[in-house]
Amino acid sequence: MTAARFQAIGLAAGTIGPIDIDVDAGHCLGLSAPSGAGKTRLLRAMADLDLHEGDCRLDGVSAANMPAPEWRRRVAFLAAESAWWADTPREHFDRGCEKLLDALDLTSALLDMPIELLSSGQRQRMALVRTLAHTPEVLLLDEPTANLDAVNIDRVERLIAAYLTTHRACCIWVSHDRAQLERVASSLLILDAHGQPCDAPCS
Ligand SMILES: Nc1ncnc2c1ncn2[C@@H]1O[C@H](COP(=O)(O)OP(=O)(O)OP(=O)(O)O)[C@@H](O)[C@H]1O
Repeated sequence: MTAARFQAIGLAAGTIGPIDIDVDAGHCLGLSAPSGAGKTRLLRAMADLDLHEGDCRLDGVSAANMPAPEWRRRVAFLAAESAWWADTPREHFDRGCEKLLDALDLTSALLDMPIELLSSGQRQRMALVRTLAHTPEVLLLDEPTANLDAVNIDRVERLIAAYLTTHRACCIWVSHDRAQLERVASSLLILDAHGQPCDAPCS
């Protein structure tokens, strides 16, 4: 079992931010802002995928003091539109993922389908399975249910909640759906259209 506390201190990507966040093990921070405000850029900065200012820490250890591949394995970014390197999902897994597939109502036959034949919702759920199969300590989720119907949204929300509890992991969940963030997150960070934190809820 892992147990992770994630902090971002003075995190900025260009003119977006700076923001400070502190998410304890087992918790989820909801992040909401208008389209184009910079949510994806901030998540990518947290995963150390793009140039940024400020510091991120995992259990007090700065990203600067950890090899980048290790940081990115432990602090996993799930993109809104998943990228795949091989022809089929199965080639992206080095361990069993049946329980995760079951939890998201995906059949194991889908593992051998060409990626481009999966529906957008199947691809989005398969990308989440791929992320969780590597047991990261921090989940950076960029609109993880954007392509899903209500039943599958519920499945994803339940799976993430169970994962956070079981692994004592933490999560930052980006969504435009404020009602969803109220369900899944224990705290909220709202940004304005310029990527600056709002004290009061802003649209
Ligand atoms: N690497 C980059 N360098 C400079 N600007 C960028 C870069 N990537 C994205 N942008 C710009 O930064 C702004 C924020 O983009 P971002 O994708 O983070 O928005 P978002 O809040 O996630 O939006 P949405 O809700 O529509 O997905 C956009 O104007 C985008 O064009």
